[in-house]
Amino acid sequence: MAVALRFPGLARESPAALAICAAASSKLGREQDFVCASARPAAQCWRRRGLVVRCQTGAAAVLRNEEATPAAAALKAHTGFTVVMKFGGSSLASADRMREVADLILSFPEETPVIVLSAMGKTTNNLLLAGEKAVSCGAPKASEIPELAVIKDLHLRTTDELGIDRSVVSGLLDELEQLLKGVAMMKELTHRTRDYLVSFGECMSTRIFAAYLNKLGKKARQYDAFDIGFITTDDFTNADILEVTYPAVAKRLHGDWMDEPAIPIVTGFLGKGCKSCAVTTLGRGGSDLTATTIGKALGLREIQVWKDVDGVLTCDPNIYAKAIPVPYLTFDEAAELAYFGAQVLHPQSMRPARDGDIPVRVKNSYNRHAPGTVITKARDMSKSILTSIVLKSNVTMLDIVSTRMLGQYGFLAKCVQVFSIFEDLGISVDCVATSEVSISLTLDPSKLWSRELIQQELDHVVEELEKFAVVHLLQRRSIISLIGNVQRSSLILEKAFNVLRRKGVNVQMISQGASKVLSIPHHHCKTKIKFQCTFQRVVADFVLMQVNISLVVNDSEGKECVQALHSAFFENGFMSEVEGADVPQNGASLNSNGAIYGN
Ligand SMILES: Nc1ncnc2c1ncn2[C@@H]1O[C@H](COP(=O)(O)OP(=O)(O)O)[C@@H](O)[C@H]1O
Ligand SMILES: N[C@@H](CC(=O)OP(=O)(O)O)C(=O)O
Repeated sequence: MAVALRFPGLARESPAALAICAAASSKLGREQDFVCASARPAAQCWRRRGLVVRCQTGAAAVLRNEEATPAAAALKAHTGFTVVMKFGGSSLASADRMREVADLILSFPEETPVIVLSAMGKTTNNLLLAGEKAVSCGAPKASEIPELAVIKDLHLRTTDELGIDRSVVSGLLDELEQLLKGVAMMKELTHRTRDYLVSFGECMSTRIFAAYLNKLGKKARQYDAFDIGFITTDDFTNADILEVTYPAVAKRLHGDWMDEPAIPIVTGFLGKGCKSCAVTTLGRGGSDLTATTIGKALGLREIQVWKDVDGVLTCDPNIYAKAIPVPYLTFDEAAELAYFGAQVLHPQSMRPARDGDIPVRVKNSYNRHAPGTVITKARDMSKSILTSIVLKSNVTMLDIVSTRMLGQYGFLAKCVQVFSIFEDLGISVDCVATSEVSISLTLDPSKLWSRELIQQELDHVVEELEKFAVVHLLQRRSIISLIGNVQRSSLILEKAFNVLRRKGVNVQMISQGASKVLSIPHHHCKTKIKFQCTFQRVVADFVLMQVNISLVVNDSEGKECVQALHSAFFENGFMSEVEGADVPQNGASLNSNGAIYGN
């Protein structure tokens, strides 16, 4: 029996298309076809979800479960990558870990994976340190930089222990030494050279791992991302991936598989500048972004990021060891967590996954049976209060108070003009709180990779602002971000302030933002599949779901505050205590971008 769905005028990748796609795929049965009128655009989304879509007579399409058609199954057997598995440096710190990761990959024989690897262990940090030392050590001493010795030792020892020929990396190690000598001679390390320098880490780890899989008899092929279509902006050290990347990467990986099947082992973190054609990097932790980009490019079933923790946790385990895994997150929640400083995921990495509507699973390579965290477009928020607490330290805060009287207009406009300086400097503004005569904001010096907020440039900003305002520059501040359910924001605020008051901590600034996410209540899905969809209804299901409440405190207080907040929210039965309580139906008291600020 075929079920008819009609979506006249549906825009490609529109929220409605994605919503219908999610609903349809959840209902899809092997024997059931969905006949769609004017569904050509939606078909693109569906195809990415592993559904076979064939357009009929222009407007109609038939969707079938991929496995249901023998031709599709045969095609999948030949070219159908199913998942991307990304392993970070923490999963690949030694030869033993490489063995473990190979075993892990091979323990999923039903998968046809694309593998993305970061550099081994702390190699990226060591490369950066070596580069910095090379600038001042003088050319004759460049070969003796201790970090170079550590890098050489780790990679050569790993090849020996895995029984692989040293030539897999020895050429690259020589080249690296030459590069450091060059830096020492020039006495400068530009961002462009820095990117080239750190690329050695991923280039070596992937070569070693591919050689090891081949040695085990599992055919693998190494790829440098910058050679297979990862095209980026020329923003060295923090480049953005360009759209051309998706078709280029898909074509290359599929094409090579068709010629000769072999598991692709791709360097994470790296790209090629669109104008410079030089090696670029995607910002620290950028291999996550490489993985999600490949996931979207190939329309995979799932993106897996394998870390050294049991998933995304309720807070950084280095700050508080009692952190516990969060089983489900939305893409927006994960992006928010990452953006506000949770080191576990790259801030931009959720974008391709969200665009392609591909679930991301965060797993532990040291504990492969732990369920991990599943990140999807929507989740049931009805029982959710607080999801996670994030601490970002070493933040600078600017307090700007107008010298004019209340009621004078133009103050904010003038401030905004000055703030364009931040954009030119690439310094991100995280939190803003305003009133008619004052504005407070926080600046993140670490957004620019390994670049400190330059005092001289800040002084210049203050000088400009002092033409019309009294300015206080407050350094060594921390932002504590509480990511939770927007409908519980008052409860979160009440509880958080109780905790901080008891600790005698004065909050210096509060800022709150809420994000919209797609929510498809179950009863809607059923109705919409049964009776023809009107997608206006689906759009109406976009609601404010999560809130980010940011509290600014002194750096010296940050860690203790997070521990106390974690205990209060996650350890003393608070969540289950309030779980049964009614969720306010009015969308909560603070449900859009609102802010108040203190001293
Ligand atoms: N909320 C959080 N949940 C999980 N891990 C976190 C969180 N905040 C910070 N981390 C840190 O992130 C680390 C995992 O990320 P990362 O080191 O980037 O892994 P990989 O190198 O494998 O990609 C953890 O070891 C943990 O110390
Ligand atoms: N090696 C790079 C890229 C990366 O993603 O690493 P990891 O997956 O280990 O965080 C870095 O250290 O930034």
